[in-house]
Amino acid sequence: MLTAAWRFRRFLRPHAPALGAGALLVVLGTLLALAQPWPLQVIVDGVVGGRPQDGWLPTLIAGSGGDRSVVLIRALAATVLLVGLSALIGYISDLLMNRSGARITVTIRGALFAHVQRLSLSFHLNQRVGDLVARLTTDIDRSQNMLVAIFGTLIPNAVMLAGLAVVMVLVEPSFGLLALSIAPPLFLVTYHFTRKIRRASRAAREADAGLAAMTSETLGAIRVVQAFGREGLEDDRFAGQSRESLTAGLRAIKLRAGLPPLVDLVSLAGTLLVTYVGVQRVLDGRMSLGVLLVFLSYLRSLYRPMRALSKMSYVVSQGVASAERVDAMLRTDDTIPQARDARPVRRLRGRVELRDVTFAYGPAKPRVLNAASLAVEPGEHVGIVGRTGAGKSTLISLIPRFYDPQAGSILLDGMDIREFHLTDLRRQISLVLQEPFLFYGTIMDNIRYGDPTASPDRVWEAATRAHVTEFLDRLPQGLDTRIGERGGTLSGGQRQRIAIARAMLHDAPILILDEPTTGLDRDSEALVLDGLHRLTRNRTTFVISHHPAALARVDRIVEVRDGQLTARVSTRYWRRDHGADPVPRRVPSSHNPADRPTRPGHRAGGH
Ligand SMILES: Nc1ncnc2c1ncn2[C@@H]1O[C@H](COP(=O)(O)OP(=O)(O)OP(=O)(O)O)[C@@H](O)[C@H]1O
Repeated sequence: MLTAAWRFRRFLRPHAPALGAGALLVVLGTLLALAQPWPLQVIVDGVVGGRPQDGWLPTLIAGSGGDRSVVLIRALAATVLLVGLSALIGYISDLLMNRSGARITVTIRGALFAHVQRLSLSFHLNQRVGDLVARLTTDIDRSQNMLVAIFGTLIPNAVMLAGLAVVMVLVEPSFGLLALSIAPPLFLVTYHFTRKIRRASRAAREADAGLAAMTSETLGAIRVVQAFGREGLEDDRFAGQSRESLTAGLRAIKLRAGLPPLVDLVSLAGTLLVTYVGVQRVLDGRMSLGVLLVFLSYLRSLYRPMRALSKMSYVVSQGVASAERVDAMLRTDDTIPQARDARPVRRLRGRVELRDVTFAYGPAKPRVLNAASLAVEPGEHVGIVGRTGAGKSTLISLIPRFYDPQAGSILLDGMDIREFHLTDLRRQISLVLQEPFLFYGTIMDNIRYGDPTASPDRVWEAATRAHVTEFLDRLPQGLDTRIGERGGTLSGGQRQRIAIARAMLHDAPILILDEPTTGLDRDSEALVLDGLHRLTRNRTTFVISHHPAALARVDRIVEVRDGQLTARVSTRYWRRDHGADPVPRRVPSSHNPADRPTRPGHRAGGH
């Protein structure tokens, strides 16, 4: 349990002063609580029994003795003072501990989110989004509950237990040890149960996360689910996963319910033992009735923290399971390595060169690219073609370093991309994908994602050039119209035009267009193509497409085949597969002769 808190030590450090002050107050509160039964002893032995007080605390409470009613008033006043002070201190320490717990949680959540966002694309492609969301939400909350339980309950109660043990042994050594003899069996019972509860909680947590992941996947693919009429199947899958989560949860609940009664029973054995031996001693005159009452009250106080600890074992076990999941994610080091001494760069010209690039998605996976080379001049437009699965998307993912090649290098303006700071590198590149991702928000927000500092005028200009303004008339609030999550309320062409406007604002020297017109009808395609034409002007552009129209303005076509890049596509290949020839836009001026394309002979359209 403390290991779990230890995992988060770097987050605890900034809160050390508050936690330290809280801990000090806990100790002070414990001392006051330990003093609380002693006025009772003064009343029973001094006021009722008329015995003289010994020991510094009873003497302090009773004062110089004398009138019994004065002693009684003093003892009662001492009780009020002790209880009042300890309540006030309890309140302040609780506040300090719990506030720190809540603040620590916010920091951990922020750190986890920042970390997860920066993990490599290959990590994300292998993760279930719902599971990540569960770690960022429920797991963090449960870790918070655990931290609060540790600082607010465990530490105060543990200090209290230790204090009680010490005082009991100091006051009546043999009797104190007798009362404490109950501690080892109690500890064993609690330890055994807590381990079991933790194991059950871990299983329940995994099942819950699976349920969250399944839910987000199903709802994310709701169009497919409804189109195939698979709601029933999804209901069954959901019910199955829920059952798994329930079974694991019930086991943990059963174990949790069993522990406190067991603690009560073991405690009862202790109370009986102490009462029996204590009463014998009082009858023998070896102990005063007041001291026995103090001991019995201590015993109650001793069992209360034990019970509290056993009760919180569930929260802590859940928290430990969750903290492990949060910590595992924080420790995941699947990031793209960055050069420490990266030179800051501003805008590049946009020359892209691949030198003998070899890439596979894993050690045991086939090579997608095998010593592939290509040089693209600033402002040149290159069409990338190839059969499905040939490696076109892979090729362009290497430029923004979504993946690093195993061998060879990629250069931008003559500099290895691994020498750039990742943010600087990615600032040089704009992506327009087949399925443009739009965020929940207004159209304005979505366009501005390309440059959050852009003025409304610039956003409007980009929207006009990308033909977004043409469909704004039909929307109630123009650019301020809210669009559903993932842009669900817009057509494919409209979404694509927003993505083009966004890329215009991003204003990067290199553009990557991956099947930008797939799935669009002719009218929509014409507008998107026109927007793209404006976007690509003076930018190095890579276009992956199977559509002759999307390739009509490229300077040359590169085919990906058998891991190689052939900077030439035979007219025959193109005709056979597409029934039309791509058209070069202009002849590139400064190519390495080896890369120079053989331009297809036929023109299918103008510029
Ligand atoms: N994340 C990944 N992990 C493992 N293998 C992958 C991954 N992405 C792609 N592949 C494999 O790498 C090969 C190249 O895929 P890629 O997506 O680059 O092809 P493509 O030419 O873009 O295909 P398409 O035209 O169908 O989009 C394929 O065999 C594919 O199965």
